[in-house]
Amino acid sequence: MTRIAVVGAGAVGASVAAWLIAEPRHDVTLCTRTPFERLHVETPAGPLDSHPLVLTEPADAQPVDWVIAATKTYDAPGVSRWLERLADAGTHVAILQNGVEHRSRFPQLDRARVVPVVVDIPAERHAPGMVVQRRTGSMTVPDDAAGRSFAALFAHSAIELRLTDDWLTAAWAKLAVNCAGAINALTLRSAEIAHDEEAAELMRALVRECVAVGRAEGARLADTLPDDVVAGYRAAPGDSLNSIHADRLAGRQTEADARNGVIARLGERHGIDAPLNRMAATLLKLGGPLP
Ligand SMILES: NC(=O)C1=CN([C@@H]2O[C@H](COP(=O)(O)OP(=O)(O)OC[C@H]3O[C@@H](n4cnc5c(N)ncnc54)[C@H](OP(=O)(O)O)[C@@H]3O)[C@@H](O)[C@H]2O)C=CC1
Ligand SMILES: CC(C)(CO)C(=O)C(=O)O
Repeated sequence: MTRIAVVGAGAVGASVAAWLIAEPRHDVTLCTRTPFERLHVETPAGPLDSHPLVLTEPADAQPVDWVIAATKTYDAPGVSRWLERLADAGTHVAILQNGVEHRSRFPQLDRARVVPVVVDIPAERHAPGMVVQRRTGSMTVPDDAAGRSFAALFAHSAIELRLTDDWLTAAWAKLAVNCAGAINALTLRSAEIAHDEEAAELMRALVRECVAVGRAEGARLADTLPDDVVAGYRAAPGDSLNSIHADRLAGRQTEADARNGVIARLGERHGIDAPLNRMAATLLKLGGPLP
C-alpha cells in the first residue's frame, strides 16, 4: 500500500485525489480545511465517486509516503502545518500549484524529495468535494528519481504524466498562460473575452513581459508564445473559468502575486521592467475579493 495524503482537496486536489483513490493499492487521506463526506468528480472519462478518509486537524495526521499539496500558493503556511505531521525522513512531497516558485515556497523540505508539478488540469469546484474536471489534462514533472516515482502514482489514471529535463521552461510556459488570465479576473469575463481583439492584445503584452523575464531566468520560450496563449484561450470553451477568475467570483484572495507579481519581482533581478504584470497584480490585490 502506498500511503498518500492530499492537502487541499479543491478543484485540482479533488481531481487528482479521485484518480489516486481509483487505484486500490493507494491508501489516500484527504487533508482539508472544510470537511465533506463524499468526493464526486465529473471527469471527461465519467464520474469518480468515493467516500475517503477526511482529516481537518493536522494533529490527527500520521506520516505518509507521499504528500500532494494542492492548495492555493498563498495557503503555503497552512500546508507547512500539515507537513509537520505528515512528513518524516522518507516522505516525498509533490507541489501542485501554479507559478514558478514551487520549491522556494517550502524551503524547509529536502530538495531531493520535492517534486514541483506543472499542472494543466482545468477544473472547477462547485461545492466542497464536488468538482468538474474539464479536460483530462496533464502534469509535468522533472525527469529525476522523485519525478518518476510521482508519475508512477498515476500510471493507472487518464491524466497524462510528462517527464522533462527542462522543468524551468515548462513552468514559465505555463506562467505565460496564467499571467494572461489576469484579464479574465479583472474583467470577470470567461475565456470568451480572448475573442475581443483589445483584450487579446493586452494578453499578448502580459505574455511578452513573461517571455522576457522567463528567458532571463533561463527558460527557453518561443517567440510565438504570446499568439499561442491567445489562441489557447480562444480554443477553450467560451464559458471556462480559470482559477484566478473563480477565486474572485468566490470572494477569495487571488494568486496575483504568484502569477503576475512574480514576473515584475523576478524581472527586477535582471533589470527588466514588467509594468503590465505589476499593474495587474496591484489591481487584483487592491480590488480584493468581491463582496
Ligand atoms: N483550478 C484549476 O483549473 C487549476 C489550478 N491550478 C493551480 O492549482 C492550485 C490549486 O488550485 P485550485 O485547486 O483551483 O484551488 P481551490 O481553491 O479550488 O482549492 C484549494 C483547496 O485548498 C484548501 N485549503 C486551503 N488551506 C488549507 C489548509 N490549511 N489545509 C487544508 N486545505 C486547505 C481549500 O479549502 P477550502 O475548501 O476551505 O477553501 C481548498 O479546498 C493553485 O496554485 C492553482 O493556481 C493549476 C491548474 C489548473
Ligand atoms: C489555465 C488553467 C485553467 C490551466 O489548467 C489554470 O492553470 C488555472 O485555471 O489556474
